[in-house]
Amino acid sequence: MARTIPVLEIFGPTIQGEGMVIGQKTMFVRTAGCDYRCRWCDSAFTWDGSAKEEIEQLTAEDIWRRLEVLGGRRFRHVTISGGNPLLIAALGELVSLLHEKGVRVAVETQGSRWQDWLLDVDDVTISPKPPSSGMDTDWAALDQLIGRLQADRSRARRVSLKVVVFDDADLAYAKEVHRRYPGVPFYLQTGNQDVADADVDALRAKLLAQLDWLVGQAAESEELADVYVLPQLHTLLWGNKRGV
Ligand SMILES: C[S@@+](CC[C@H](N)C(=O)[O-])C[C@H]1O[C@@H](n2cnc3c(N)ncnc32)[C@H](O)[C@@H]1O
Ligand SMILES: Nc1nc2[nH]cc(C(=O)O)c2c(=O)[nH]1
Ligand code: SF4
Ligand SMILES: [Mg+2]
Repeated sequence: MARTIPVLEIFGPTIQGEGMVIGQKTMFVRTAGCDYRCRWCDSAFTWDGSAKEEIEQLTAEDIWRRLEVLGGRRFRHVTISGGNPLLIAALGELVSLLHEKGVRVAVETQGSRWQDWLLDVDDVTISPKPPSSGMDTDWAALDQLIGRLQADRSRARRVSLKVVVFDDADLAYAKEVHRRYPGVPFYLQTGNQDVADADVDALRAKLLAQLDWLVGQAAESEELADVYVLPQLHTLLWGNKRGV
């Protein structure tokens, strides 16, 4: 019997709005459930119970059918996000099926949990959480996850670290992460303070001011000599809208 995966959203085609494959045309599969409770989570409906009626238990085949209905033959890339997809062992079946269909796979995770299927993912974005999130980093778990990815040479994959930065304490945390994993491409991402704001123009102005500040901080820092600084492109385009 095929195992099921708790799914909250399947959407696309759209573009990846964040991090190392920003701009990549992709579909999204968003799983339910997270082991974190970030204060500013823009996808809190995946774990706060507010969308629990919308969770569907789907097999990998079910998910593929939904992706085909939405995306036809107009995509070659699927991003799995959440919540934390690394809570779900059965996602290994989806990763295999997508590869059989000739589709590349990306995953977004905070790096707190491991599943063996992560080794099969093409684009791995690890986003440890800074102090403003209210979460504590399990450094041993993060060391292990990054170590296992780096030790495995069985396939080509892209791995990056992405830290959301709201303030000076977050910036100090970001530097600590970059120092600890110097070989991993490092991305700073603007934080969206107003995840419920429906006024897209006002939100854009705030996000651009935050981006301007973050670029300035990176520009002045020796420790951040080799980093990427990015906004959430989808938030600049479409605000806090779900499913884009
Ligand atoms: C919703 S999370 C889901 C995946 C995983 N739980 C994680 O945090 O990496 C996807 C990405 O959105 C980022 N994110 C969440 N809320 C945000 C906010 N208010 N501003 C900027 N980025 C945010 C997270 O840091 C993460 O990189
Ligand atoms: N377009 C778009 N890009 C994204 N990158 C990461 C997202 C996420 O919520 O994980 C996301 C999302 O929700 N939409
Ligand atoms: S780890 Fe990701 S999904 Fe979980 S609460 Fe934090 S930002 Fe939200
Ligand atoms: Mg998002």
